[in-house]
Amino acid sequence: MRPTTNQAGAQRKRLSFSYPSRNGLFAATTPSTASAINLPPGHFLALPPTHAAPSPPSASSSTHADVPTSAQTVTPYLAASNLAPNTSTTASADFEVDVRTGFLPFDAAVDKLPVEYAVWEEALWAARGEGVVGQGLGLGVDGFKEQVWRKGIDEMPVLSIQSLLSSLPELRRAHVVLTYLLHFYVHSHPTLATPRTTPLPIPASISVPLLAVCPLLGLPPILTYADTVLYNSHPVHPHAAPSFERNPYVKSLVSFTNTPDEAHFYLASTRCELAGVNALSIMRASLDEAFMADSLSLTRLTGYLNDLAAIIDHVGDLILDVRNGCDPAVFYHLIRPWFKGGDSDGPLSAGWAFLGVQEETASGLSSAAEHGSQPSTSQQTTAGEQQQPLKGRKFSGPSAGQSSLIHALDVFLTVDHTPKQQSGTTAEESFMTRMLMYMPAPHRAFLQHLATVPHPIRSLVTVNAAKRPALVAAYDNALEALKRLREKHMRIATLYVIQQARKPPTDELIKMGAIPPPAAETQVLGDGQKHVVLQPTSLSEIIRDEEQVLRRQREEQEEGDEEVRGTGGTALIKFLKMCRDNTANAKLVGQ
Ligand code: HEM
Repeated sequence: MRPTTNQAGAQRKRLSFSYPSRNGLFAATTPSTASAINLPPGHFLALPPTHAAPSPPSASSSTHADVPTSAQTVTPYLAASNLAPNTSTTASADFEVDVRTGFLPFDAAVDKLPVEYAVWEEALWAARGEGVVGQGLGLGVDGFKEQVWRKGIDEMPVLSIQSLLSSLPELRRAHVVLTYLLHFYVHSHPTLATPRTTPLPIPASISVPLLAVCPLLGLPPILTYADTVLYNSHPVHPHAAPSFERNPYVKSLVSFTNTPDEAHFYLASTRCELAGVNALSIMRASLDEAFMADSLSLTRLTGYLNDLAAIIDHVGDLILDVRNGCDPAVFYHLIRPWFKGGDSDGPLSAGWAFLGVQEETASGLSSAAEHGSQPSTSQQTTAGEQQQPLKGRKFSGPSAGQSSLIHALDVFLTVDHTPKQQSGTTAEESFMTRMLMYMPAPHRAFLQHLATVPHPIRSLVTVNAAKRPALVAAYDNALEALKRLREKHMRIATLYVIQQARKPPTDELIKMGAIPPPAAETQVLGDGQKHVVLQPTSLSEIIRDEEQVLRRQREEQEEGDEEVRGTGGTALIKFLKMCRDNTANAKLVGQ
Protein backbone atom coordinates (compact mmCIF):
# COMPACT_ATOMS: atom_id res chain seq x y z
CA MET A 1 0.00 0.00 0.00
CA ARG A 2 1.18 3.51 -0.79
CA PRO A 3 2.19 5.55 2.25
CA THR A 4 0.10 8.57 3.22
CA THR A 5 1.60 12.06 3.01
CA ASN A 6 2.55 11.88 6.67
CA GLN A 7 4.18 8.50 6.29
CA ALA A 8 6.01 9.74 3.24
CA GLY A 9 7.17 12.72 5.27
CA ALA A 10 8.36 10.53 8.11
CA GLN A 11 10.19 8.32 5.65
CA ARG A 12 11.80 11.30 3.98
CA LYS A 13 12.94 12.61 7.32
CA ARG A 14 14.47 9.29 8.22
CA LEU A 15 16.06 8.83 4.85
CA SER A 16 17.45 12.29 4.54
CA PHE A 17 18.78 14.19 7.48
CA SER A 18 16.07 15.62 9.66
CA TYR A 19 14.30 14.70 12.81
CA PRO A 20 11.22 16.42 14.16
CA SER A 21 11.86 18.83 16.99
CA ARG A 22 9.35 20.31 19.43
CA ASN A 23 7.51 22.75 17.22
CA GLY A 24 9.87 22.95 14.31
CA LEU A 25 8.19 22.89 10.96
CA PHE A 26 11.32 21.92 9.13
CA ALA A 27 13.61 20.21 11.57
CA ALA A 28 17.35 20.53 11.53
CA THR A 29 19.80 17.95 12.65
CA THR A 30 22.49 17.83 15.26
CA PRO A 31 26.14 17.82 14.18
CA SER A 32 26.45 14.17 15.18
CA THR A 33 23.48 13.20 13.02
CA ALA A 34 24.93 15.28 10.20
CA SER A 35 28.23 13.50 10.24
CA ALA A 36 26.51 10.11 10.18
CA ILE A 37 24.71 10.93 6.95
CA ASN A 38 25.91 11.61 3.46
CA LEU A 39 25.28 15.30 2.96
CA PRO A 40 25.77 17.01 -0.36
CA PRO A 41 29.12 18.81 -0.54
CA GLY A 42 28.87 22.30 0.89
CA HIS A 43 25.62 21.53 2.69
CA PHE A 44 25.41 23.93 5.58
CA LEU A 45 25.05 21.09 8.05
CA ALA A 46 28.44 19.86 6.99
CA LEU A 47 30.07 23.19 7.80
CA PRO A 48 31.33 24.07 11.27
CA PRO A 49 29.12 26.56 13.05
CA THR A 50 30.52 30.04 12.65
CA HIS A 51 28.13 32.72 13.75
CA ALA A 52 27.99 31.66 17.38
CA ALA A 53 31.67 30.98 17.76
CA PRO A 54 33.17 32.94 20.65
CA SER A 55 35.88 34.31 18.41
CA PRO A 56 35.22 35.80 15.00
CA PRO A 57 35.48 33.54 11.99
CA SER A 58 38.81 33.65 10.25
CA ALA A 59 39.13 35.42 6.96
CA SER A 60 39.33 32.13 5.15
CA SER A 61 36.15 30.78 6.71
CA SER A 62 34.25 33.77 5.48
CA THR A 63 35.13 33.73 1.83
CA HIS A 64 32.32 32.78 -0.43
CA ALA A 65 34.64 30.81 -2.62
CA ASP A 66 34.74 28.14 0.10
CA VAL A 67 31.17 27.09 -0.50
CA PRO A 68 30.82 24.56 -3.26
CA THR A 69 27.35 24.45 -4.71
CA SER A 70 25.27 21.99 -6.59
CA ALA A 71 24.12 23.85 -9.66
CA GLN A 72 20.98 21.77 -9.80
CA THR A 73 19.69 22.23 -6.30
CA VAL A 74 21.18 25.36 -4.78
CA THR A 75 19.65 28.74 -5.43
CA PRO A 76 22.82 30.62 -6.32
CA TYR A 77 22.22 33.68 -4.19
CA LEU A 78 21.88 31.47 -1.15
CA ALA A 79 25.03 29.64 -1.97
CA ALA A 80 26.82 32.94 -1.67
CA SER A 81 25.83 33.27 1.98
CA ASN A 82 28.14 31.01 3.83
CA LEU A 83 27.50 31.30 7.53
CA ALA A 84 26.73 27.90 8.91
CA PRO A 85 23.99 27.81 11.52
CA ASN A 86 24.66 27.23 15.14
CA THR A 87 23.67 23.63 15.64
CA SER A 88 25.41 23.43 18.97
CA THR A 89 22.62 24.56 21.29
CA THR A 90 19.13 23.33 22.00
CA ALA A 91 17.78 26.79 21.30
CA SER A 92 18.63 26.45 17.64
CA ALA A 93 18.10 22.71 17.27
CA ASP A 94 15.30 23.68 14.95
CA PHE A 95 15.14 26.57 12.53
CA GLU A 96 12.93 28.67 14.76
CA VAL A 97 10.15 28.15 12.27
CA ASP A 98 6.94 27.31 14.09
CA VAL A 99 4.01 25.37 12.66
CA ARG A 100 1.61 27.97 14.07
CA THR A 101 3.49 31.23 13.58
CA GLY A 102 6.10 30.56 10.90
CA PHE A 103 9.02 32.94 11.21
CA LEU A 104 7.31 34.84 14.04
CA PRO A 105 8.33 33.37 17.40
CA PHE A 106 5.50 31.36 18.91
CA ASP A 107 6.26 32.55 22.45
CA ALA A 108 5.03 36.05 23.16
CA ALA A 109 7.69 38.70 22.62
CA VAL A 110 9.16 39.96 25.89
CA ASP A 111 8.11 43.56 26.38
CA LYS A 112 10.46 44.39 29.25
CA LEU A 113 13.87 43.11 30.22
CA PRO A 114 14.66 42.00 33.79
CA VAL A 115 15.26 44.75 36.31
CA GLU A 116 19.07 44.61 35.93
CA TYR A 117 18.56 46.09 32.48
CA ALA A 118 16.09 48.75 33.64
CA VAL A 119 18.52 51.47 32.56
CA TRP A 120 18.17 50.37 28.91
CA GLU A 121 14.39 50.17 29.09
CA GLU A 122 14.25 53.57 30.80
CA ALA A 123 16.51 55.12 28.16
CA LEU A 124 14.24 53.75 25.46
CA TRP A 125 11.11 54.95 27.22
CA ALA A 126 12.64 58.41 27.58
CA ALA A 127 13.70 58.49 23.90
CA ARG A 128 10.14 57.62 22.97
CA GLY A 129 8.76 60.47 25.08
CA GLU A 130 6.99 57.91 27.25
CA GLY A 131 4.94 56.71 24.33
CA VAL A 132 3.27 60.07 23.59
CA VAL A 133 3.11 61.19 19.95
CA GLY A 134 5.35 64.20 19.37
CA GLN A 135 7.09 63.89 22.75
CA GLY A 136 9.95 61.64 21.69
CA LEU A 137 13.40 62.67 20.50
CA GLY A 138 13.48 64.66 17.29
CA LEU A 139 15.24 63.75 14.06
CA GLY A 140 18.56 65.56 13.77
CA VAL A 141 17.57 68.07 16.43
CA ASP A 142 20.13 69.67 18.68
CA GLY A 143 17.60 70.51 21.36
CA PHE A 144 18.10 70.36 25.11
CA LYS A 145 16.11 67.13 25.39
CA GLU A 146 18.22 65.40 22.72
CA GLN A 147 21.51 66.62 24.20
CA VAL A 148 20.60 65.44 27.69
CA TRP A 149 19.46 62.08 26.39
CA ARG A 150 22.58 61.46 24.28
CA LYS A 151 24.80 62.51 27.19
CA GLY A 152 22.92 60.01 29.34
CA ILE A 153 23.72 57.28 26.81
CA ASP A 154 27.37 58.36 26.67
CA GLU A 155 27.55 57.94 30.43
CA MET A 156 25.34 54.89 30.78
CA PRO A 157 27.18 51.94 32.35
CA VAL A 158 28.35 49.13 30.09
CA LEU A 159 26.22 46.17 31.18
CA SER A 160 27.16 42.53 30.86
CA ILE A 161 24.64 40.38 28.99
CA GLN A 162 25.40 37.40 31.23
CA SER A 163 21.94 37.34 32.84
CA LEU A 164 20.23 37.20 29.45
CA LEU A 165 22.02 34.12 28.21
CA SER A 166 19.45 31.62 29.44
CA SER A 167 16.49 33.24 27.68
CA LEU A 168 16.14 33.49 23.93
CA PRO A 169 13.12 35.86 24.15
CA GLU A 170 15.13 38.16 26.45
CA LEU A 171 18.11 38.11 24.10
CA ARG A 172 15.75 39.11 21.31
CA ARG A 173 14.31 41.91 23.40
CA ALA A 174 17.86 43.06 24.18
CA HIS A 175 18.58 43.30 20.43
CA VAL A 176 15.34 45.24 19.94
CA VAL A 177 16.05 47.67 22.78
CA LEU A 178 19.71 48.23 21.94
CA THR A 179 19.12 48.73 18.23
CA TYR A 180 16.28 51.19 18.81
CA LEU A 181 18.58 53.03 21.24
CA LEU A 182 21.29 52.93 18.57
CA HIS A 183 19.03 54.49 15.94
CA PHE A 184 17.67 57.06 18.39
CA TYR A 185 21.27 57.95 19.27
CA VAL A 186 22.40 58.25 15.65
CA HIS A 187 19.43 60.01 14.16
CA SER A 188 18.77 62.51 16.94
CA HIS A 189 22.33 63.65 16.28
CA PRO A 190 22.56 67.22 14.95
CA THR A 191 24.87 66.25 12.10
CA LEU A 192 22.18 64.07 10.54
CA ALA A 193 21.27 66.55 7.81
CA THR A 194 24.79 66.88 6.41
CA PRO A 195 26.70 63.75 5.39
CA ARG A 196 29.55 63.00 7.80
CA THR A 197 33.10 62.60 6.67
CA THR A 198 34.17 60.67 9.78
CA PRO A 199 32.47 57.64 11.34
CA LEU A 200 29.85 58.44 13.95
CA PRO A 201 31.05 57.05 17.31
CA ILE A 202 28.54 54.77 19.03
CA PRO A 203 29.12 54.76 22.79
CA ALA A 204 30.32 51.60 24.48
CA SER A 205 27.14 51.47 26.60
CA ILE A 206 25.30 50.44 23.41
CA SER A 207 28.11 48.89 21.33
CA VAL A 208 29.51 46.44 23.84
CA PRO A 209 26.31 44.64 24.88
CA LEU A 210 24.89 44.87 21.35
CA LEU A 211 27.92 43.23 19.81
CA ALA A 212 27.76 40.55 22.49
CA VAL A 213 24.07 39.81 21.75
CA CYS A 214 24.38 39.85 17.95
CA PRO A 215 26.34 36.63 17.42
CA LEU A 216 23.97 34.76 19.74
CA LEU A 217 21.05 35.59 17.47
CA GLY A 218 23.06 35.68 14.26
CA LEU A 219 21.94 39.26 13.60
CA PRO A 220 24.04 42.31 12.66
CA PRO A 221 24.42 45.30 15.03
CA ILE A 222 21.64 47.37 13.50
CA LEU A 223 17.86 47.55 13.54
CA THR A 224 16.47 44.74 11.39
CA TYR A 225 13.09 43.44 10.24
CA ALA A 226 13.33 40.97 13.12
CA ASP A 227 13.43 43.89 15.58
CA THR A 228 10.65 45.95 14.04
CA VAL A 229 8.36 43.06 13.11
CA LEU A 230 9.21 39.54 14.28
CA TYR A 231 10.20 40.36 17.87
CA ASN A 232 8.04 43.44 18.19
CA SER A 233 4.42 42.32 17.88
CA HIS A 234 1.79 41.07 20.31
CA PRO A 235 -1.50 39.39 19.47
CA VAL A 236 -4.72 40.36 21.26
CA HIS A 237 -3.98 37.71 23.90
CA PRO A 238 -0.19 37.65 24.11
CA HIS A 239 -0.03 34.38 26.01
CA ALA A 240 -2.41 32.45 23.78
CA ALA A 241 -1.55 31.01 20.38
CA PRO A 242 -1.56 33.75 17.73
CA SER A 243 -3.97 33.10 14.89
CA PHE A 244 -5.00 35.11 11.87
CA GLU A 245 -8.72 34.98 12.73
CA ARG A 246 -8.95 34.22 16.45
CA ASN A 247 -5.94 35.94 17.99
CA PRO A 248 -4.51 38.40 15.45
CA TYR A 249 -1.45 40.55 16.00
CA VAL A 250 -2.69 43.99 17.04
CA LYS A 251 0.08 45.61 19.01
CA SER A 252 3.52 46.73 18.06
CA LEU A 253 5.75 47.14 21.11
CA VAL A 254 8.43 49.70 20.24
CA SER A 255 8.40 52.53 17.73
CA PHE A 256 10.24 55.78 17.03
CA THR A 257 7.27 58.05 16.65
CA ASN A 258 4.51 56.42 18.74
CA THR A 259 2.20 57.13 15.79
CA PRO A 260 -0.52 54.64 14.85
CA ASP A 261 0.99 54.88 11.35
CA GLU A 262 4.28 53.37 12.48
CA ALA A 263 2.51 50.60 14.40
CA HIS A 264 0.35 49.86 11.36
CA PHE A 265 3.42 49.80 9.12
CA TYR A 266 5.05 47.11 11.27
CA LEU A 267 1.84 45.16 11.80
CA ALA A 268 1.19 44.98 8.05
CA SER A 269 4.35 42.91 7.75
CA THR A 270 3.48 40.85 10.84
CA ARG A 271 0.17 39.93 9.19
CA CYS A 272 1.98 38.95 5.98
CA GLU A 273 4.19 36.65 8.03
CA LEU A 274 1.22 35.04 9.76
CA ALA A 275 -0.67 34.60 6.49
CA GLY A 276 2.45 32.96 5.11
CA VAL A 277 2.42 30.17 7.71
CA ASN A 278 0.18 28.07 5.48
CA ALA A 279 2.61 28.59 2.62
CA LEU A 280 5.32 27.04 4.76
CA SER A 281 3.10 24.03 5.54
CA ILE A 282 2.45 23.60 1.83
CA MET A 283 6.16 23.74 1.10
CA ARG A 284 6.83 21.00 3.63
CA ALA A 285 4.02 18.79 2.31
CA SER A 286 5.16 19.40 -1.28
CA LEU A 287 8.71 18.39 -0.50
CA ASP A 288 7.41 15.20 1.10
CA GLU A 289 5.52 14.47 -2.12
CA ALA A 290 8.57 15.32 -4.19
CA PHE A 291 10.42 12.63 -2.28
CA MET A 292 7.82 10.04 -3.25
CA ALA A 293 7.33 11.50 -6.75
CA ASP A 294 4.82 8.81 -7.81
CA SER A 295 1.61 9.48 -9.68
CA LEU A 296 -0.47 10.25 -6.58
CA SER A 297 2.26 12.53 -5.27
CA LEU A 298 2.32 14.51 -8.48
CA THR A 299 -1.45 14.91 -8.35
CA ARG A 300 -1.22 16.13 -4.75
CA LEU A 301 1.64 18.44 -5.63
CA THR A 302 -0.48 20.01 -8.37
CA GLY A 303 -3.14 20.82 -5.77
CA TYR A 304 -0.59 22.15 -3.31
CA LEU A 305 0.92 24.52 -5.86
CA ASN A 306 -2.49 25.92 -6.73
CA ASP A 307 -3.22 26.36 -3.01
CA LEU A 308 0.13 28.11 -2.66
CA ALA A 309 -0.85 30.57 -5.39
CA ALA A 310 -3.96 31.53 -3.41
CA ILE A 311 -1.91 32.10 -0.25
CA ILE A 312 0.62 34.23 -2.11
CA ASP A 313 -2.24 36.35 -3.47
CA HIS A 314 -3.49 36.79 0.08
CA VAL A 315 -0.05 37.93 1.29
CA GLY A 316 0.09 40.40 -1.63
CA ASP A 317 -3.29 41.83 -0.59
CA LEU A 318 -2.01 42.21 2.96
CA ILE A 319 0.92 44.25 1.65
CA LEU A 320 -1.61 46.56 -0.01
CA ASP A 321 -3.40 46.84 3.35
CA VAL A 322 -0.54 48.97 4.68
CA ARG A 323 -2.50 51.86 3.11
CA ASN A 324 -5.35 51.36 5.60
CA GLY A 325 -3.50 52.89 8.51
CA CYS A 326 -0.15 54.28 7.48
CA ASP A 327 -0.11 57.67 5.79
CA PRO A 328 2.53 57.71 3.02
CA ALA A 329 3.81 61.21 3.89
CA VAL A 330 4.03 60.37 7.60
CA PHE A 331 5.91 57.21 6.68
CA TYR A 332 8.36 58.92 4.35
CA HIS A 333 9.08 62.08 6.33
CA LEU A 334 8.61 61.05 9.95
CA ILE A 335 9.17 57.31 10.25
CA ARG A 336 11.56 56.20 7.55
CA PRO A 337 14.45 58.57 8.34
CA TRP A 338 14.91 56.73 11.66
CA PHE A 339 15.60 53.51 9.75
CA LYS A 340 18.68 54.72 7.90
CA GLY A 341 21.79 52.64 8.37
CA GLY A 342 25.48 53.46 8.45
CA ASP A 343 25.52 53.13 4.65
CA SER A 344 22.84 55.73 4.02
CA ASP A 345 25.10 58.30 2.39
CA GLY A 346 25.87 55.88 -0.42
CA PRO A 347 29.37 54.68 -1.25
CA LEU A 348 30.92 57.62 0.56
CA SER A 349 29.16 56.89 3.86
CA ALA A 350 31.46 57.29 6.84
CA GLY A 351 29.54 54.62 8.76
CA TRP A 352 29.24 54.08 12.48
CA ALA A 353 32.13 53.23 14.79
CA PHE A 354 31.29 50.82 17.61
CA LEU A 355 33.37 52.05 20.55
CA GLY A 356 34.74 49.73 23.19
CA VAL A 357 34.61 46.73 20.89
CA GLN A 358 37.56 44.87 19.46
CA GLU A 359 37.74 45.68 15.78
CA GLU A 360 37.88 41.97 14.91
CA THR A 361 34.66 41.37 16.83
CA ALA A 362 32.86 44.03 14.85
CA SER A 363 34.13 42.90 11.48
CA GLY A 364 34.14 39.16 12.11
CA LEU A 365 30.57 39.29 13.30
CA SER A 366 28.76 39.89 10.07
CA SER A 367 30.87 41.80 7.64
CA ALA A 368 29.07 40.02 4.79
CA ALA A 369 26.07 42.12 5.78
CA GLU A 370 27.90 45.35 5.27
CA HIS A 371 27.47 47.63 2.37
CA GLY A 372 30.68 48.30 0.49
CA SER A 373 33.82 46.31 0.95
CA GLN A 374 35.94 48.28 3.36
CA PRO A 375 34.99 50.13 6.50
CA SER A 376 35.98 53.78 6.44
CA THR A 377 38.60 54.93 8.96
CA SER A 378 39.55 58.19 10.58
CA GLN A 379 41.73 59.47 13.42
CA GLN A 380 39.55 60.82 16.17
CA THR A 381 39.60 61.51 19.84
CA THR A 382 37.30 59.01 21.50
CA ALA A 383 35.78 58.90 24.94
CA GLY A 384 39.08 57.49 26.23
CA GLU A 385 40.77 60.70 25.01
CA GLN A 386 43.23 58.68 23.02
CA GLN A 387 43.96 59.21 19.38
CA GLN A 388 42.88 56.01 17.72
CA PRO A 389 41.46 55.19 14.32
CA LEU A 390 37.71 54.78 14.20
CA LYS A 391 36.41 52.22 11.78
CA GLY A 392 33.04 53.08 10.33
CA ARG A 393 30.81 50.04 9.81
CA LYS A 394 28.27 50.33 7.02
CA PHE A 395 25.30 48.17 7.86
CA SER A 396 21.95 48.84 6.14
CA GLY A 397 18.77 49.80 7.94
CA PRO A 398 15.71 47.55 8.21
CA SER A 399 13.71 46.46 5.17
CA ALA A 400 10.94 43.93 4.58
CA GLY A 401 13.40 42.66 1.96
CA GLN A 402 14.71 40.80 5.04
CA SER A 403 11.48 38.80 5.33
CA SER A 404 12.44 35.13 5.25
CA LEU A 405 8.94 34.33 4.03
CA ILE A 406 9.38 36.02 0.66
CA HIS A 407 12.88 34.55 0.31
CA ALA A 408 11.44 31.11 1.13
CA LEU A 409 8.89 31.44 -1.67
CA ASP A 410 11.68 32.38 -4.07
CA VAL A 411 13.84 29.47 -2.99
CA PHE A 412 11.02 26.94 -3.04
CA LEU A 413 9.98 27.99 -6.55
CA THR A 414 13.62 28.45 -7.67
CA VAL A 415 13.43 32.14 -8.54
CA ASP A 416 16.96 33.29 -9.20
CA HIS A 417 17.89 36.82 -8.12
CA THR A 418 21.60 36.45 -8.81
CA PRO A 419 22.81 39.51 -10.68
CA LYS A 420 23.64 38.66 -14.24
CA GLN A 421 27.39 38.58 -14.61
CA GLN A 422 28.85 40.64 -17.39
CA SER A 423 31.83 39.34 -19.28
CA GLY A 424 35.17 40.36 -17.83
CA THR A 425 33.69 41.29 -14.45
CA THR A 426 33.18 39.55 -11.14
CA ALA A 427 29.61 38.97 -10.02
CA GLU A 428 28.77 41.22 -7.08
CA GLU A 429 26.68 40.18 -4.17
CA SER A 430 23.08 41.25 -4.73
CA PHE A 431 20.76 43.08 -2.37
CA MET A 432 18.82 39.85 -1.84
CA THR A 433 21.93 37.91 -0.86
CA ARG A 434 23.03 40.62 1.53
CA MET A 435 19.58 40.68 3.13
CA LEU A 436 20.09 37.06 4.21
CA MET A 437 22.68 38.37 6.64
CA TYR A 438 20.04 40.54 8.31
CA MET A 439 17.85 37.56 9.21
CA PRO A 440 18.17 35.62 12.46
CA ALA A 441 20.71 32.86 11.83
CA PRO A 442 18.22 29.96 12.18
CA HIS A 443 16.05 31.51 9.47
CA ARG A 444 19.04 31.96 7.23
CA ALA A 445 19.89 28.32 7.92
CA PHE A 446 16.33 27.33 7.10
CA LEU A 447 16.61 29.02 3.69
CA GLN A 448 19.89 27.28 3.04
CA HIS A 449 18.26 24.00 4.02
CA LEU A 450 15.39 24.70 1.63
CA ALA A 451 17.84 25.51 -1.14
CA THR A 452 19.62 22.20 -0.76
CA VAL A 453 16.67 19.81 -0.63
CA PRO A 454 17.50 16.72 -2.66
CA HIS A 455 14.33 16.91 -4.78
CA PRO A 456 13.59 20.51 -5.75
CA ILE A 457 10.07 21.15 -6.98
CA ARG A 458 11.16 22.85 -10.18
CA SER A 459 13.22 19.86 -11.32
CA LEU A 460 10.33 17.54 -10.60
CA VAL A 461 7.91 19.69 -12.57
CA THR A 462 10.36 19.94 -15.48
CA VAL A 463 10.98 16.21 -15.61
CA ASN A 464 7.24 15.48 -15.65
CA ALA A 465 6.24 18.41 -17.87
CA ALA A 466 5.35 16.39 -20.96
CA LYS A 467 2.97 14.06 -19.13
CA ARG A 468 1.65 16.51 -16.54
CA PRO A 469 0.49 19.80 -18.08
CA ALA A 470 -1.67 20.49 -14.99
CA LEU A 471 1.41 20.29 -12.79
CA VAL A 472 3.28 22.75 -15.00
CA ALA A 473 0.27 25.07 -14.97
CA ALA A 474 0.09 24.89 -11.16
CA TYR A 475 3.80 25.65 -10.80
CA ASP A 476 3.49 28.60 -13.17
CA ASN A 477 0.34 29.65 -11.34
CA ALA A 478 2.31 29.95 -8.09
CA LEU A 479 4.99 31.98 -9.87
CA GLU A 480 2.37 34.18 -11.48
CA ALA A 481 0.92 34.86 -8.01
CA LEU A 482 4.39 35.76 -6.71
CA LYS A 483 4.81 38.10 -9.66
CA ARG A 484 1.45 39.69 -8.80
CA LEU A 485 2.61 40.07 -5.19
CA ARG A 486 5.68 41.94 -6.42
CA GLU A 487 3.52 44.15 -8.62
CA LYS A 488 1.35 45.06 -5.63
CA HIS A 489 4.50 45.72 -3.63
CA MET A 490 5.80 47.99 -6.39
CA ARG A 491 2.61 50.03 -6.13
CA ILE A 492 3.26 50.42 -2.41
CA ALA A 493 6.93 51.34 -2.85
CA THR A 494 5.96 53.92 -5.49
CA LEU A 495 3.30 55.44 -3.25
CA TYR A 496 5.36 55.43 -0.05
CA VAL A 497 8.82 56.23 -1.38
CA ILE A 498 9.01 57.53 -4.93
CA GLN A 499 5.99 59.82 -4.81
CA GLN A 500 6.84 61.12 -1.34
CA ALA A 501 10.48 61.77 -2.24
CA ARG A 502 9.29 64.26 -4.80
CA LYS A 503 7.16 66.29 -2.35
CA PRO A 504 8.63 68.31 0.51
CA PRO A 505 7.02 67.69 3.91
CA THR A 506 4.01 69.85 4.72
CA ASP A 507 4.29 72.46 7.46
CA GLU A 508 2.23 70.19 9.68
CA LEU A 509 4.74 67.35 9.23
CA ILE A 510 7.61 69.74 9.90
CA LYS A 511 5.89 70.74 13.15
CA MET A 512 5.66 67.04 13.98
CA GLY A 513 9.41 66.63 13.46
CA ALA A 514 10.01 66.09 9.74
CA ILE A 515 13.25 67.61 8.48
CA PRO A 516 12.59 70.41 5.98
CA PRO A 517 14.62 69.96 2.79
CA PRO A 518 17.19 72.70 2.09
CA ALA A 519 15.56 75.51 0.13
CA ALA A 520 17.85 74.81 -2.83
CA GLU A 521 16.23 71.41 -3.20
CA THR A 522 12.68 72.64 -3.68
CA GLN A 523 11.21 74.46 -6.64
CA VAL A 524 7.75 75.62 -7.56
CA LEU A 525 6.93 73.84 -10.80
CA GLY A 526 4.23 74.37 -13.44
CA ASP A 527 1.41 73.12 -11.20
CA GLY A 528 2.15 75.87 -8.66
CA GLN A 529 3.20 73.26 -6.07
CA LYS A 530 6.56 72.92 -4.37
CA HIS A 531 8.51 69.88 -5.57
CA VAL A 532 11.75 68.39 -4.38
CA VAL A 533 14.07 68.34 -7.35
CA LEU A 534 17.37 67.30 -5.85
CA GLN A 535 16.83 64.76 -3.17
CA PRO A 536 19.06 61.75 -3.55
CA THR A 537 17.23 59.44 -1.19
CA SER A 538 19.37 57.09 0.75
CA LEU A 539 17.36 54.34 -0.76
CA SER A 540 18.00 55.27 -4.32
CA GLU A 541 21.65 55.57 -3.32
CA ILE A 542 21.56 52.05 -1.97
CA ILE A 543 19.72 50.59 -4.89
CA ARG A 544 21.82 52.47 -7.38
CA ASP A 545 24.86 51.09 -5.70
CA GLU A 546 23.48 47.57 -5.84
CA GLU A 547 22.38 47.70 -9.40
CA GLN A 548 24.99 49.82 -10.99
CA VAL A 549 28.08 48.70 -9.23
CA LEU A 550 29.39 46.88 -12.26
CA ARG A 551 28.66 49.74 -14.55
CA ARG A 552 30.17 52.25 -12.18
CA GLN A 553 33.45 50.43 -12.35
CA ARG A 554 33.64 51.50 -15.94
CA GLU A 555 32.04 54.92 -15.83
CA GLU A 556 33.07 58.30 -14.59
CA GLN A 557 32.07 59.02 -10.99
CA GLU A 558 30.36 62.29 -11.91
CA GLU A 559 28.16 60.60 -14.43
CA GLY A 560 26.90 58.17 -11.78
CA ASP A 561 26.14 61.01 -9.39
CA GLU A 562 24.20 62.84 -12.09
CA GLU A 563 22.05 59.81 -12.53
CA VAL A 564 21.02 59.59 -8.88
CA ARG A 565 20.05 63.21 -8.72
CA GLY A 566 18.20 63.17 -12.00
CA THR A 567 16.12 60.09 -11.46
CA GLY A 568 15.06 60.35 -7.82
CA GLY A 569 13.96 56.76 -7.40
CA THR A 570 14.15 55.31 -10.89
CA ALA A 571 16.83 52.93 -9.69
CA LEU A 572 14.52 51.67 -6.96
CA ILE A 573 11.75 50.89 -9.40
CA LYS A 574 14.25 49.30 -11.72
CA PHE A 575 15.38 47.07 -8.88
CA LEU A 576 11.86 46.04 -7.90
CA LYS A 577 11.01 45.40 -11.55
CA MET A 578 14.08 43.24 -11.81
CA CYS A 579 12.83 41.16 -8.86
CA ARG A 580 9.43 40.87 -10.53
CA ASP A 581 10.97 39.93 -13.87
CA ASN A 582 13.18 37.30 -12.26
CA THR A 583 9.95 35.79 -10.89
CA ALA A 584 8.22 35.84 -14.26
CA ASN A 585 11.31 34.41 -15.96
CA ALA A 586 11.15 31.34 -13.74
CA LYS A 587 7.86 30.29 -15.33
CA LEU A 588 8.10 27.25 -17.54
CA VAL A 589 5.59 28.37 -20.17
CA GLY A 590 3.98 31.61 -21.26
CA GLN A 591 6.44 34.05 -19.71
C1 HEM B 1 4.78 50.74 3.25
C2 HEM B 1 5.19 49.51 3.04
C3 HEM B 1 6.43 49.14 2.26
C4 HEM B 1 7.31 49.95 1.61
C5 HEM B 1 7.32 51.45 1.51
C6 HEM B 1 8.30 49.09 1.02
C7 HEM B 1 9.39 49.54 0.31
C8 HEM B 1 10.38 48.74 -0.16
C9 HEM B 1 11.57 49.22 -0.78
C10 HEM B 1 11.89 50.67 -0.97
C11 HEM B 1 12.30 48.15 -1.13
C12 HEM B 1 13.66 48.19 -1.83
C13 HEM B 1 14.76 47.65 -1.00
C14 HEM B 1 14.99 48.37 0.31
O1 HEM B 1 15.74 49.31 0.37
O2 HEM B 1 14.41 47.96 1.30
C15 HEM B 1 11.58 46.99 -0.73
C16 HEM B 1 12.01 45.71 -0.93
C17 HEM B 1 11.30 44.62 -0.54
N1 HEM B 1 10.15 44.61 0.20
FE1 HEM B 1 9.05 46.19 0.71
N2 HEM B 1 8.00 47.80 1.30
C18 HEM B 1 6.86 47.79 2.06
C19 HEM B 1 6.23 46.71 2.59
C20 HEM B 1 6.63 45.42 2.39
C21 HEM B 1 5.97 44.27 2.94
C22 HEM B 1 4.74 44.30 3.85
C23 HEM B 1 6.66 43.18 2.50
C24 HEM B 1 6.40 41.74 2.78
C25 HEM B 1 6.45 41.26 3.99
C26 HEM B 1 7.74 43.66 1.68
C27 HEM B 1 8.68 42.86 1.08
C28 HEM B 1 9.77 43.32 0.38
C29 HEM B 1 10.71 42.45 -0.29
C30 HEM B 1 10.68 40.94 -0.29
C31 HEM B 1 11.67 43.27 -0.87
C32 HEM B 1 12.87 42.84 -1.74
C33 HEM B 1 12.51 43.02 -3.20
C34 HEM B 1 11.60 41.93 -3.74
O3 HEM B 1 11.70 40.78 -3.31
O4 HEM B 1 10.77 42.23 -4.65
N3 HEM B 1 7.69 45.01 1.64
N4 HEM B 1 10.41 47.38 -0.14
